[in-house]
Amino acid sequence: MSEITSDALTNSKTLVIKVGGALLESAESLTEFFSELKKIRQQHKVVVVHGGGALVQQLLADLGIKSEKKNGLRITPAEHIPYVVGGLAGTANKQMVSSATAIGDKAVGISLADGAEIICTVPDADLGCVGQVESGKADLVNTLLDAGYLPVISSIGTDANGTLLNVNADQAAEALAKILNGQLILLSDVDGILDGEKKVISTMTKSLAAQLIEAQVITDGMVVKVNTAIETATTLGAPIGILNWRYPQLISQWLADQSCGTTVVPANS
Ligand SMILES: Nc1ncnc2c1ncn2[C@@H]1O[C@H](COP(=O)(O)OP(=O)(O)O)[C@@H](O)[C@H]1O
Ligand SMILES: CC(=O)N[C@@H](CCC(=O)OP(=O)(O)O)C(=O)O
Repeated sequence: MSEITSDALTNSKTLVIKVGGALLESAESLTEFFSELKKIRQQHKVVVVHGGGALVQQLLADLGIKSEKKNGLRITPAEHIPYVVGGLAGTANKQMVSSATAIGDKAVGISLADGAEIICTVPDADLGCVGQVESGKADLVNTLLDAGYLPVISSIGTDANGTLLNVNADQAAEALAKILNGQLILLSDVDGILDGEKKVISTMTKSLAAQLIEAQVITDGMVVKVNTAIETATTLGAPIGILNWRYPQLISQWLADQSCGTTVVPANS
């Protein structure tokens, strides 16, 4: 592992790593990912937030249910919630935990709804049971970290009335990074944000993101990812890395010198 020297980690910030659900499709990649995290965890506190959009899509399709997205967010009618919760907080979460266990680490799988700490609201009724994190604290996550566990968190949340909500996993990770005042890295199935010629853009600013979204170079899930990353980088006053989960060793490289993937910088930098 390369030496981690960034300010972000030398001042002991918790590292929040979000992984896209496509990682779940490869047992080998899961093993490599958790093996790398086990090394990083010798020096630093790490929290994993995971998606599972592809798994949910497949599950709903297998059940003959059509599922659509609006602006990168899954429209989630109440009758889809049992399957979405089962897929994300169930299968995806437990697959991640068992992969960490298999390489000898100690992971605990929870969701945004655990510990009565994070309350979500519904930002857009047209999306159905889709939540956004309003506010929260992270006593449970910090308790697990202090006891040496690796929290693995699915993006299923609850509102104040106990209604289960489907939260986009990038937004869930960004909310947790803010609550923990942590360092955020988003791992996706691409090497970073790509330009019109499919080359990785090393530094992403608010104005460049707006231009590329307008030009439809950035589309689909990447729109949500980049917009929330810019907002979070600005709130945290720290850059956010977007890297490929196929190369988990890049996590340490990015932390050391930000020489790989895309670095999303705060809006005012
Ligand atoms: N300019 C872009 N650069 C990289 N990926 C992009 C871009 N525009 C759209 N995408 C899409 O965004 C996807 C990543 O977002 P998302 O599907 O939410 O992934 P994840 O599940 O890894 O969070 C990529 O697989 C790609 O298809
Ligand atoms: C509201 C919303 O869009 N929820 C997402 C949650 C999972 C997710 O974000 O997964 P990835 O990170 O793998 O894309 C969904 O149902 O697909």
